[in-house]
Amino acid sequence: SRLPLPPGPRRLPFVGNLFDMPKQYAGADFRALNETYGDMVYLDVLGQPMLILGSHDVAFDLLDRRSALYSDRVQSAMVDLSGFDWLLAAMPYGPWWRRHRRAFHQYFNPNAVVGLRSMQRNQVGHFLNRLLNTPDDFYQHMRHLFAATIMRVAYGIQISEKDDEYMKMVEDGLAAINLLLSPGKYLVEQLPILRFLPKWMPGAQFRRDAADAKVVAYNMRDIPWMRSLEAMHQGTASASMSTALMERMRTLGSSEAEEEQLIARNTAATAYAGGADTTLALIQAFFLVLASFPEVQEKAQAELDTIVGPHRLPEFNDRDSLPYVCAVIKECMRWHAVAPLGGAHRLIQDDEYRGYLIPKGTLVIANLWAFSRDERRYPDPEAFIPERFLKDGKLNPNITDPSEFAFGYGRRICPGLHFAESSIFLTVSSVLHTLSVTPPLDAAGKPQRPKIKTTAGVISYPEPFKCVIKPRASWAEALIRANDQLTE
Ligand code: HEM
Repeated sequence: SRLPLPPGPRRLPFVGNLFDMPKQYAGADFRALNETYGDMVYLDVLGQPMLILGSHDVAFDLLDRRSALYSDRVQSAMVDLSGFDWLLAAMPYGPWWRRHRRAFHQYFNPNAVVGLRSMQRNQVGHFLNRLLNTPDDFYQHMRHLFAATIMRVAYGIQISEKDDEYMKMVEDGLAAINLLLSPGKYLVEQLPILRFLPKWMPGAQFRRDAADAKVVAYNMRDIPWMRSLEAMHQGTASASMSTALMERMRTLGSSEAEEEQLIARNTAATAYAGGADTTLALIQAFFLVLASFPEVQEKAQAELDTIVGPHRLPEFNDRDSLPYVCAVIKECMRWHAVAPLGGAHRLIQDDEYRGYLIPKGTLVIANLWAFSRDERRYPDPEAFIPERFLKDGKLNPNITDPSEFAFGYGRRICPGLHFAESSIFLTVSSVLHTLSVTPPLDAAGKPQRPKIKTTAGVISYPEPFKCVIKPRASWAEALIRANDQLTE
């Protein structure tokens, strides 16, 4: 006999659970469903089965342990209509995806990222200087830091200080991705037939949005790639992901080489699309933490003073001697869920779990935001407490590291995570070591703690806030000035 479907709210004729879909903060709305129905909630949205996972354990069992079944993506009509089919994150599970993933991994695997650290460190040095010179523009400096780092790494392109066309390109691209790919945003995702609506039909706003997005999507994919190819032809290219991928191609026959070139182009653009804003969102949250919880900053600085001292910036190798700084990073990853719902995984065949049937084609959503607020793991979850990861002055291995879920699961786990981890460590430790970040003062001279609010979307950012940034001491200022050569 057939197993029952997992529990969930009652389904209406035709539309199913359309009205149970989140209105704005999907993390909180989905968590409410899990609180009512348990760790697995089954929804049917216009015929699309969905499974909402409410705990890290269940997500790990399905998406990691059964990764061979749960690694497809839903083929959203919106992805094709809007020209984002080159994006590795959106590709269906299969050989084409695997070849892209392999190309990506070749450049961002744990050994390869060691070779990228000096570039990351250079960019961080430059960032500290900009913060010193024009601290009120810190939002722009953060954006520039990650856009510049990833452009350098992916294409060997050095981007300019202000109003850079590449930064604009990635901003527009990510805005389009965020808008178009939020699950449930457009009906067309659930009803592929709608993609044939002519553009002028009422209610076909999505088609106009998609047409606009297509321009953005192709610019993002093609313009930096063409520039880096030009530089290679002229012999002026700096070593980068593009040069490495093109190098690999030389050994292949011509038809294979043509495909490999598409893969190289898509992979570099994917690095650029995936790498700039995710890390940015986390570092914005880190500055928000600094401006909101002064005691965290003081403790971290005391640790850095003892271990690193006034004569140099922190290095990646200092990481193991800086447990408090590491705990601050873990707590940032937990407290601010960069990708609140991760990437939705699609199941490729019927599966059984805990006595339930999970039908083929189900879209499985791991509510990473909810996992980071699971009181069984993290008591008082809205509070920012780095100490929760420490025991006797060392990292406590019994507390789940939020990186175990913040980067997703299984064969689809974030392939940029090693690169992200070094970027985050170098940025956080260098800022803490040299700068003091405080809340702005009001007219009466009282500190105004920023409001703590985050945006909704595929990637979540803190709402814009202000803070005051100054060098910690004169030695820190001198150290920052001495570290401003963009040597690579
Ligand atoms: C704080 C930083 C970051 C976070 C929290 C993050 C998080 C994630 C998550 C949750 C996923 C979905 C995984 C899944 O489906 O289970 C993902 C996928 C992905 N990420 Fe990241 N990411 C970060 C940084 C980066 C960076 C720096 C890059 C590139 C250099 C990158 C490239 C990608 C790519 C290409 C995918 C798609 C993988 C696939 O579908 O096979 N990410 N990331």
